[in-house]
Amino acid sequence: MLELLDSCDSRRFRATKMPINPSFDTSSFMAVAGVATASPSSLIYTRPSSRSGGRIPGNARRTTAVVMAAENGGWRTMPHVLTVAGSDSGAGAGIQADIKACGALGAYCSSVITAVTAQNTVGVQGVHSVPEAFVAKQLRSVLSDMAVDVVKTGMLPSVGIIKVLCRSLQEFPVKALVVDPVMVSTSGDMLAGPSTLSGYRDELFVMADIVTPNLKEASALLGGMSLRTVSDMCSAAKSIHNLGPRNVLVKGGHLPGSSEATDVFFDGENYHVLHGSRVNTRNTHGTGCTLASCIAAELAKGSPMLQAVQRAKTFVESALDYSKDILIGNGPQGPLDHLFDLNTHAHTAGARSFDANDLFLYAVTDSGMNRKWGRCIVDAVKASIEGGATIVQLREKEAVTRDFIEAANACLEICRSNRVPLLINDRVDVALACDADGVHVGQSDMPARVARSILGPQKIIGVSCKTAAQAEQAWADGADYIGCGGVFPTTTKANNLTVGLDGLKVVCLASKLPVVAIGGISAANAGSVMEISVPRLKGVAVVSALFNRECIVTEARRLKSILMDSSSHAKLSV
Ligand SMILES: Cc1ncc(COP(=O)(O)OP(=O)(O)O)c(N)n1
Ligand SMILES: Cc1nc(C(=O)O)sc1CCOP(=O)(O)O
Ligand SMILES: [Mg+2]
Repeated sequence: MLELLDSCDSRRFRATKMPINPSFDTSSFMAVAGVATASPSSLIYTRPSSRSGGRIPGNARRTTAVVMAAENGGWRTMPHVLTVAGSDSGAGAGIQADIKACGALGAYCSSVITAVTAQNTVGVQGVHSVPEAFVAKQLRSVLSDMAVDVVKTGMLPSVGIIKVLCRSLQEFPVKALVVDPVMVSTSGDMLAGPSTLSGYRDELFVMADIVTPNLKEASALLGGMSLRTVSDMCSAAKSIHNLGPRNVLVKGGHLPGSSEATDVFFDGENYHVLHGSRVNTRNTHGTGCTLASCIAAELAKGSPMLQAVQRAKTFVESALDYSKDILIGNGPQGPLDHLFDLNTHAHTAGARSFDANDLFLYAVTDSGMNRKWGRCIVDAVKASIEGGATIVQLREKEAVTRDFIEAANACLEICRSNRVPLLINDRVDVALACDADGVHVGQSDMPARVARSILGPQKIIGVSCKTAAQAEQAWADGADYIGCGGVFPTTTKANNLTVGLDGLKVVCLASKLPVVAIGGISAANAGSVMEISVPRLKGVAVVSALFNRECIVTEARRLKSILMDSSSHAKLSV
């Protein structure tokens, strides 16, 4: 039964569901999910009375709210973040930033509003707190109905509201709690009274998985401690960690004299100093809310904490960068561009997020070999895909930029129509120019962290690694996979160090990212590679075994069948 609300049309709830396929039959979806149309502009929400036709699997609570109907009558759930924060009428920060940031990273974001602010690019003109009882009511509405993965907090204007939130979280536990201890807006206006400090310190921090203060907030939480250096930030992170949260991120965006955006992450044992570029833009309003929301979205998607923080930092850097030429409002601080990825067509047809299983048979082209066999690159790529290649990398060491882009555009057409991702070796500029699916970079190429900030979160980034330390760095830099080699000696890449099957094993065991093996791999030894049977090893990358052969299709088929046989023997974790 629906609970009546105090002062509004309480019986009308809009259902938070949508078909993902434009051709999906909305009326049958609503019937299955228990939604009846009341009027053209509103829906009366009722719970589904039965799992009609077995089409609503799993937890009925989840099916009613955040589950979306997928093609073929199936269902998919979405990572779900609940933001408990204030509304920003200018939409740069607060609830509005949180919803945009989570949406951009593929998480559903529900919202409990703690305060309504009158705010713009000049500053905060007024704050109207929502009564505690009504915050409690909103929390119950969301948490009792929807399967929330992560709660993220922003502006909590009173200690009473903090207590209400803690009680709700005790009643409805979630997987993770991200606390952004918002006290002062970017314009310098106070957003929470001094009593909230004790609320954070005594009630909320002990429940938090991560707390993300900026320098001013960290200082306020620690009784005015002066924070001027990275070493001060480490001490602050430790002191805040002593207040109860499992992890602390002290954001040094405003560190005096720093030309970088350096943050300190402390997990109770280790400090990680996270470097980022400082983006020169007026549009920084909402940076803190966005960062915390991105961390929450990544946690909801299943990322481990430090990786969530790294990805969030990368996203914020890109959003700041893309905002540089945007003019909204007349004040000193405009909003960042959360939706840059939509605007830069990263979601246009063919763009895709990374699937580690695509590394299974990885074809890497070579212009010298194509010349030798009298083939153009497009025919070579086409043949490798026909034979079963699951991902293609254009490794054109000699091509001039213009020819490289032209070849990449032609190969992209083939790859897109076969749903095979196409990556570019070394050249981030070429990848950008043709909107390829990503890049592969080595230890002396552009650092993956920089490539990620240029390409954004959706593109695939692979990094060559020969050691466990390089694999760790690739992960921290936001890469998607690593290429490990040379597994065997090769003549394709000059002066390449051979790490052997043992070296491959060490890297795979240390890596948090999926791994593709490379170097001297052919039909004669591919089986022995897959049979080392270590987690994370997802496939082999080959150059000469495909492109230095008379028939690429035949060789690709042969390799694929060997890989399939050996990986089923080795029971690869997929
Ligand atoms: C899948 C894959 N793994 C490793 C490499 C090698 O990259 P790098 O070390 O940058 O060397 P070059 O290929 O640029 O010579 C790769 N290309 N692909
Ligand atoms: C491009 C490349 N990278 C390597 C690495 O060890 O990182 S080995 C290599 C060449 C692989 O060519 P082939 O399959 O012909 O041996
Ligand atoms: Mg390279």
